[in-house]
Amino acid sequence: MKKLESREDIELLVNKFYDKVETDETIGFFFNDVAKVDWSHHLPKMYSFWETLLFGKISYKGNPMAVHFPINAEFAMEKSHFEHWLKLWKQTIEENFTGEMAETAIYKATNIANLMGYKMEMARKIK
Ligand code: HEM
Repeated sequence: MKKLESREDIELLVNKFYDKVETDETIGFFFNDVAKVDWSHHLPKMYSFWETLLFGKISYKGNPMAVHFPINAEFAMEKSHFEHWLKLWKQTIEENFTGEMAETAIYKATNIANLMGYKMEMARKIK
């Protein structure tokens, strides 16, 4: 199995992940129906996000937390949704890559997903 080591690898990973997400019964609707995502914009953003996070190449400038609050306000993003997001992310990585960077991608996603889940829950409480 291949190591996760280039921008091309990230593009493959992100494409395969969102292929799963788009048709997923548990979280697909957030993208298709709530946010009505334009995939041709979303995917390149996600390539850059992961390139920045994993390889330290600052190609993503944005606020990943902020974009999720309006989605959460429209339809509650629950802990179970984040767990499912993570399950798909881990699956996609394990189906395609191996090695330290692949593990780092799982580790960083886990931290962010947990934090994001917590922030979304808090945002609903103070409404
Ligand atoms: C249930 C879990 C999640 C759902 C349903 C979700 C949904 C979405 C949606 C619909 C967008 C597009 C917003 C728009 O352009 O209108 C988005 C953007 C984004 N998401 Fe998530 N997300 C989830 C978890 C995560 C996690 C765990 C991460 C990080 C590891 C993440 C990182 C991002 C980033 C970086 C963007 C782009 C932000 C920008 O526009 O700069 N998301 N997400």
